[in-house]
Amino acid sequence: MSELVPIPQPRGLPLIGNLGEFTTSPMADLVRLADIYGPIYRVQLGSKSIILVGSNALINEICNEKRFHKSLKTVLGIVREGVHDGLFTAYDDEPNWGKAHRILTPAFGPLSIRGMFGDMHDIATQMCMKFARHGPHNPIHVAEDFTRLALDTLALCAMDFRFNSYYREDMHPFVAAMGGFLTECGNRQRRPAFAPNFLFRAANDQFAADIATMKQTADEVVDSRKKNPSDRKDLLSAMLSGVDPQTGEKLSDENITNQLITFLIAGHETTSGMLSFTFYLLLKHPAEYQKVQEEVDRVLGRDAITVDHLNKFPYIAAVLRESLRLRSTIGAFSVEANDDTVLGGKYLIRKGDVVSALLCKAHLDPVVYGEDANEFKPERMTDDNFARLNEEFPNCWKPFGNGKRGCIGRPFAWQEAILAMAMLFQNFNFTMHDPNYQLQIKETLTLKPDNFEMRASLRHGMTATELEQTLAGKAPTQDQTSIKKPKAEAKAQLNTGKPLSVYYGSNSGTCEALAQRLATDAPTHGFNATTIGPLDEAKQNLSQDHPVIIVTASYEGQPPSNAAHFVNWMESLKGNEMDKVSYAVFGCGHRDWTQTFHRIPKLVDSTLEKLGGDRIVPMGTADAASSDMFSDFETWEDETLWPALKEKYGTGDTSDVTGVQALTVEVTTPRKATLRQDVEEALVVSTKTLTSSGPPKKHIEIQLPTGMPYKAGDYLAILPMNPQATVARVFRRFQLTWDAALKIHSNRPTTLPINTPVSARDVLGAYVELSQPATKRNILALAEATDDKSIVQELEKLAGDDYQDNIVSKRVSVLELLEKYPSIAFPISSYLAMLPPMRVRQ
Ligand code: HEM
Ligand SMILES: Cc1cc2nc3c(=O)[nH]c(=O)nc-3n(C[C@H](O)[C@H](O)[C@H](O)COP(=O)(O)O)c2cc1C
Repeated sequence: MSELVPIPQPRGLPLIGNLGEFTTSPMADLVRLADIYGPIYRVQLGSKSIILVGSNALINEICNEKRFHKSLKTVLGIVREGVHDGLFTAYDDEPNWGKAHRILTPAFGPLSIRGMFGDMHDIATQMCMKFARHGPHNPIHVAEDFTRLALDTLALCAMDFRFNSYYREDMHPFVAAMGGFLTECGNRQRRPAFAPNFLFRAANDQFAADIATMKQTADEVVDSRKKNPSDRKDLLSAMLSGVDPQTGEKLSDENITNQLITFLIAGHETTSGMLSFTFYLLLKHPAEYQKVQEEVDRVLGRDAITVDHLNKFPYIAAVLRESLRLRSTIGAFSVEANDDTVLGGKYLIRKGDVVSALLCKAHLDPVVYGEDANEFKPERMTDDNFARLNEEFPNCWKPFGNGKRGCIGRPFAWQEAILAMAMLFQNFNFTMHDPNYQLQIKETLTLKPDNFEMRASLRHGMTATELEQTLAGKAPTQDQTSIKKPKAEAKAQLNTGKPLSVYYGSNSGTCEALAQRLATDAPTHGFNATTIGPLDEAKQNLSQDHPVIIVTASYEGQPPSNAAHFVNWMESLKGNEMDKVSYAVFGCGHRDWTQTFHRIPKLVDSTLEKLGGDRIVPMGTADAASSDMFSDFETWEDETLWPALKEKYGTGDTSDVTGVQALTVEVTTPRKATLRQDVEEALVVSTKTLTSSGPPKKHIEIQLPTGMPYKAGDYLAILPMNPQATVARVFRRFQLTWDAALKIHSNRPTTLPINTPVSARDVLGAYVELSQPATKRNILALAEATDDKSIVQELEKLAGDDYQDNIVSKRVSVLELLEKYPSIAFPISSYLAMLPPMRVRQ
């Protein structure tokens, strides 16, 4: 044996030792110290001394259960004050640990876990339905919603108890009490032993109150089972009636309470953290995200998931392992030496010394994981590679702890996580709510991403109701080839014509509306927009056999939130990946953002070309500051895009070049309001005009709907209504009765409500922009509708060279022209077809 050397230690202060090194993020502090002091170091926390090890070689030694056993001399000793001899915080040699371990382990056997599939699916369905019903623009607070999933799943599967967290705005009081309890445990760990107790009276009272709340929840669970006896073979019945095969004893009532709280704590914080980090990592790594989705589509298609599917997701398993490696939700576990021993051949450890396995550091050990250990690479964790790693470097991956004190709930967490991921990826596309989000970590004994929000949009053009049926296994099974078709495509199937994909990057709806306009116009030019969707849907999915048109905006130089994934992915490519892609880009921007004017459309346009793409026409642009964007877009469409497409693909025009024959409209009388999606009603509490002259500036107070968060710096978008007076003018012009309803039929994709009678007031008030300046195409359509030569001449003049001065500057709408020329017999169907859809304003 080589000579013993002292264990490095940061210089400390008398009495408090190294407490000064610690902030409210102790795990980050420990990693920082490991970077300074190396794979083994000691910290003195008041009177307690802890040795930290952060390399695989040293952790491998402390995982030897002949030399070390689980320690409670760390923060777990404080947690024990709340949950006593529950499994997690019981001493190794405490009889109650062995008894509970033997009684409860069978409840986590493979068959029992398999039997929990139905209940796990039930809660995961609630989560999916919440995401679907809140719509694609709603920010999902990731850690909170996965906490709901994990808490409710555990309680339902293990105890047949429903917290119903997805049906309440706030979290169940147990969650707050548990959070407070664990945080206070951490604070006490960092509190010097000599600090007088009276200084912490409020914290101490809260600590006691939190423990009482957790106990009360556990009692509720037990009472509920006692009132509704059941023959379920779950964890709770094992606790209540299981008999220890070794001693013939049952668990005491007190111990059952401790176990229940333990399971509720241990079983949900961790799983929720694992899923939250996994989504963060996947959203930051588009290629890996894509592989997960491909695996899910390959295995499930559109079929409802069953228990037999669960072992068919090796890539998801690899992703979860890699996520737990990089971001273990329990950052360290602790053992103590059975006898004096030597670590690493040179560090003396005394009997009873506490040694903590610093997973946050050891999981990045380059000896095991190579120089790219800090990177997210699920491939290194596929079944074969994982087995090889563990064989070559025993104990190199320890997120579930060690040996007999390792996690009893591991198979439970695994099945729950795989099920949730498969269901989510099968049915949703996810994007970061804030594409610029940088990972922040919240520490409460476990680790979780803080303030991390994402958005979920339904795939395959599904509605929430269709999702509900799909998840219940009621939807007709479709073949695998239909997987990527959004609903717009199904509608567009009515048309013949060459296929065309249209994608938009849009936050407030302008580019989306323009994309919609393009799709509506396509049949007129011999094309059929088979795909219309957010740009992120085009990631790794750009068509190679038909043209792709992209309409996108920029926000502070960044992509709109439904395009960030696409842009990330595109920028990560290096070769000739687009050599079979033909594309055209139209960019919307605002010149006030001088440095980043049209940055994203330009970036998309030039990058696709660099990657070998075939640019069909030069990029078109519109500036929200100066002109009417619809008019600019239509001009680009009519004068640049369609002629080039027609030449390249050999298509011809139909007779309806202005597109006004696209709709047929039946006017009926019953009134029926149609709910709009994706907007929530808020209450304007007060408005005040702050200016006495010049353009009015207003102070407006808005009461947001419950559950809709707002923090300083967030944008507020408003979906306006047309003024009633303007709507009334349309009623007069088209001689609609006050209660007229419109039943709209369309042979093209449209944003109007179709095939159902909707009040004309709603359609005209809420679905279309009535006051936009008439586009050149609109004016020519009016001219086509009249035989009066003088009117035709006047209209052609308006659409001619002076169009900008006569129409755009004066903001002359189609309605005004129709009023000016009452003799033009223009049907309401043609009028609606030419109006742009209503857009939100920021
Ligand atoms: C990704 C999810 C999970 C992770 C990362 C995790 C991690 C861990 C770790 C590291 C330990 C050992 C702690 C130590 O040595 O001090 C542990 C123990 C434990 N875990 Fe988990 N856990 C997870 C999920 C669950 C679930 C779902 C349950 C319950 C259903 C659960 C129940 C327990 C219990 C009761 C113990 C104590 C076992 C004993 O000492 O006998 N865990 N877990
Ligand atoms: C907060 C904010 C930031 C913006 N940043 C940019 C920018 O960096 N570059 C740019 O050209 N336009 C910028 N714009 C203008 C928008 O891109 C423009 O209004 C566009 O039409 C919006 O399209 P959308 O409605 O489809 O989201 C910004 C607008 C807002 C409200």
